[in-house]
Amino acid sequence: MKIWIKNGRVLNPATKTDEILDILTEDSYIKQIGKELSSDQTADADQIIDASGCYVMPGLIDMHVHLRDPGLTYKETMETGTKAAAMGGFTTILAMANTSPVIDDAEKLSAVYEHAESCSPIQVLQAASVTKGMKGKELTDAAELKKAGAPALSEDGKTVMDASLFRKALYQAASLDMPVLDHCEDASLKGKGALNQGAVSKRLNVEGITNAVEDIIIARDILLAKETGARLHICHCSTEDSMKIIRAAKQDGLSVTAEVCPHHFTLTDEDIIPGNSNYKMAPPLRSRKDVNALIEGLKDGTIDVISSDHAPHAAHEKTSDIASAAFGIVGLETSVSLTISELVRPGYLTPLQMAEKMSWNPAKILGIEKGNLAVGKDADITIIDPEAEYVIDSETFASMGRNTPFHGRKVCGKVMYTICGGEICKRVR
Ligand SMILES: NC(=O)N[C@@H](CC(=O)O)C(=O)O
Ligand SMILES: [Zn+2]
Ligand SMILES: [Zn+2]
Repeated sequence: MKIWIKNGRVLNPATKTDEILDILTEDSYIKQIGKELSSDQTADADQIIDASGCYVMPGLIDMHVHLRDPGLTYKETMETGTKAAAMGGFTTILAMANTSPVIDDAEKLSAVYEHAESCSPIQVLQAASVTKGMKGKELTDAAELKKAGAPALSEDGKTVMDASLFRKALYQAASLDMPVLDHCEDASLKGKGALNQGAVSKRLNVEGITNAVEDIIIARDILLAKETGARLHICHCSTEDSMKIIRAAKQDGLSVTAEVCPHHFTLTDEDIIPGNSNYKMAPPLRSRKDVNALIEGLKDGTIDVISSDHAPHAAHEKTSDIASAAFGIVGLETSVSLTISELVRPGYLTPLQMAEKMSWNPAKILGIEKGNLAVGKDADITIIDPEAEYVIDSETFASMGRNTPFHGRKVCGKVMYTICGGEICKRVR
């Protein structure tokens, strides 16, 4: 199979390329990149894609996804989750370990890889938990898990509250050069909190979650990363002070990276519609001041990654009682359009910076040979029409999850093609 992608705006952060170029793929690799490839180079192309007016990015990588498979397949399955990823423009995703059972040994990890092999149109990577069963008591065998193919360790969904145990985990991770993806919420301070603490949580009469719930663990774990030399990646940042703490850590030369999710740079707690638990996620939607700080962090490089934290739940877990509803929203199929609408269009990020945060930086953090549009590399390519406007309709999602606060929102920027390993796994035109 040969695909000739013509006249697209090729955005390759690895080489800082932002230019109108042609790309030719052959089988699963990139064969040629250049200005107006000659007719003898392209004569036998099986597919010609006119990418005029479109961004052509290295295949997007979402390093924070909940696939819910094994065990929670009433929320999402390997099939539906990876299809949703392809629809959203992602050619690689990292699945979190908080499934049932938790992915905490090599056997369970290998089973996920086998399952993905049998049905996924895109590449699935699986994170392994930090502690057995995510119980926070006993560490997993990180060396064995790395050997079985886990690119990262993560207790996402929870914080390892025992600082001494977490420090041990960081020492192990450092010796194996595995990044640790850190969910930062102090369980004792969070209590039964459901929404950001403030006027809105008071008005809705639900318990609040303060910024310190998040910031204290971010600070703790950055200090532990300093002590242990581990590579620490802070998941789903939502607060103003998290930006200050991470910025300072980077200035100190620590191996700290961080991500923000589209809902946290798009919405504030003032947007919450009473009785609609699709506005409930961990960490919660914060204040305008926090959102502005996140955008500043995205602009100045404090934030390396945009990830979705795709967290599908069934309708019965997202009922109108916000206090008791599950935390989390789906995101794979809305990340690109929200990033373009909220960050690229207003000029906060250039399209090249978007590609960096949605492909090249996640690849570097996970230590995979992806995110770079170069001859000889995997033909993982995402083609986006940045001008296409549409209304988000959760009924059309490939994901089983309908839990999004963005249903009915008008957005700009549409994934036209997702090409993974030289195969087209999404096409709009
Ligand atoms: N973000 C969420 O609100 N929920 C996630 C867990 C997590 O990412 O912490 C989930 O697994 O449902
Ligand atoms: Zn989390
Ligand atoms: Zn998560």
